[in-house]
Amino acid sequence: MSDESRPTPAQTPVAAVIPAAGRGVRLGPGAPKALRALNGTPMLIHAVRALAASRHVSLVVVVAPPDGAAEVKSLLDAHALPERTDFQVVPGGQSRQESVRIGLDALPPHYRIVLVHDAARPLVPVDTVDAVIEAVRDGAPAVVPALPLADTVKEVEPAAVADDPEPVVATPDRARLRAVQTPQGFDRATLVRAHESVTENVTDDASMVEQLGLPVVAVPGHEEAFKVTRPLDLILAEAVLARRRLTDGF
Ligand SMILES: Nc1ccn([C@@H]2O[C@H](COP(=O)(O)OP(=O)(O)OP(=O)(O)O)[C@@H](O)[C@H]2O)c(=O)n1
Ligand SMILES: C[C@](O)(CO)[C@H](O)COP(=O)(O)O
Repeated sequence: MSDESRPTPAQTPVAAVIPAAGRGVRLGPGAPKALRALNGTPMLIHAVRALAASRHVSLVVVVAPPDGAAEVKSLLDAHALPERTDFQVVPGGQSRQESVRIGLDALPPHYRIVLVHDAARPLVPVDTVDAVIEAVRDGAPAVVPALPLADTVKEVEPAAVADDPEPVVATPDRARLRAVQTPQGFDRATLVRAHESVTENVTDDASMVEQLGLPVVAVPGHEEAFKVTRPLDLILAEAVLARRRLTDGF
């Protein structure tokens, strides 16, 4: 591609990878978490719509449960989704990290900005998605949406037996801590390099970029981008949807 025809940073197309292959063990017995319903619609469909609501996102790759790719394809076909966005489904892996890597491998080469968004965060507002994209387009190699903590945090010596008392060893300064959400946004080449180089288990993608010694920046997250992890989170998510229906009409 000549320099003249190369997209400017503001036009750089954005793809989203949605890891949705988890079991949802902490949610309790039932279907894989991403396929469970929130107000009658699968959580995954809410998450896909949340990302596709951004006019900057032109491809969404859903990483389905390993044996659930056909079911996820049918779900995407059965629900109304924006026509300007392309959708693709790939079967996922044994860990979130592996599922994200599989999703990254499926991206066509011209996508140079990628978002990674948990299917388990179905209610992220589009303004949060766009804030992450804008920060990547402005040149940050990795961007996380983040919120200050409401609780005081203690570092403990983890107990060998669940529910045994745990000695507290430190109280970090809460003012310097943030709870990190998704979508996390990346320069695609940086994220690919991070996934190739970091082999130990991590809980988010940005920490792999940190391990490369590259800067990661935080932009404001949103309370409604919380992760559906335990049964109470399902109730909260349905309450948020009910409030949106009253105030926004959808
Ligand atoms: N092998 C895996 C494991 C997790 N995920 C995805 O990573 C996101 C965040 O993971 P988490 O909330 O921990 O989901 P689960 O792994 O499903 O939950 P649990 O740990 O309770 O089983 C979810 O969208 C989940 O589907 C994935 O794509 N592939
Ligand atoms: C990626 C993440 O949502 C950022 O907060 C989180 O780390 C996922 O954690 P989990 O271990 O998959 O629950």
